[in-house]
Amino acid sequence: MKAGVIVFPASNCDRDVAVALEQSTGRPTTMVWHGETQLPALDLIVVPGGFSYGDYLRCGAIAAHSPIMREVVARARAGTPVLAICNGFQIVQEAGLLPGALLRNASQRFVCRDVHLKVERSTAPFTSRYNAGTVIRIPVAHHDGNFYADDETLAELQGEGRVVFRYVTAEGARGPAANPNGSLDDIAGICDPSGRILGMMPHPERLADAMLGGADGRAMFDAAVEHLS
Ligand SMILES: NC(=O)CC[C@H](N)C(=O)O
Repeated sequence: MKAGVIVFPASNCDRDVAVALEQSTGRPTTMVWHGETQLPALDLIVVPGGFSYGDYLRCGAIAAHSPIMREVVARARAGTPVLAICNGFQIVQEAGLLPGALLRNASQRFVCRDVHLKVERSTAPFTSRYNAGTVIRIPVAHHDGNFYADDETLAELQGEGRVVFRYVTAEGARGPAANPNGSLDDIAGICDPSGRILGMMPHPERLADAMLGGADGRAMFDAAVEHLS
């Protein structure tokens, strides 16, 4: 199973996610510069976190128009799984692969801390190693993570079971104390109708090894390997 990570100017989670992928795949991760126009053969594409193009204009807005994103969109539409984390989520939204928008955090502040997520959807390729309803601990680090969608889009996401993660307390309760950014319906991650394109604000690669202080994120990479091998 061959995984690739797209690297933009000012990506800063590309190497972390490459390490997490290598831990699960047992193979080197292919790094692809945003200026490339061709993607090599890949079973999985990760659009990583960071501050692409200095977050100018709007987080992810410029990166979404990078040459490589035409290829990423085409592969995603052809069925290659895409995991989009934090700035990656913002980028794939701007590229039209996932609906909604990520607005400035309600607090107007950068939020960097561990949060708890309830796994709402536990299907392949990314969440099949969790039981639905499980609460996991994963860090967030962003200033624009406040998920918003219009009423129709929100109803569609809810009705089609496309809310993958919601912010909760460690005990699994919802409410303002558990939601770090004001996201609508406590949404932390969503997917496309097939489940193969997953966007999330929290960073599973940052807690993917006990040496990092927790390994709740690892199951996402292991699940992808299991599904795609
Ligand atoms: N860690 C990240 O990917 C941050 C994303 C974006 N720069 C923000 O702050 O919202």
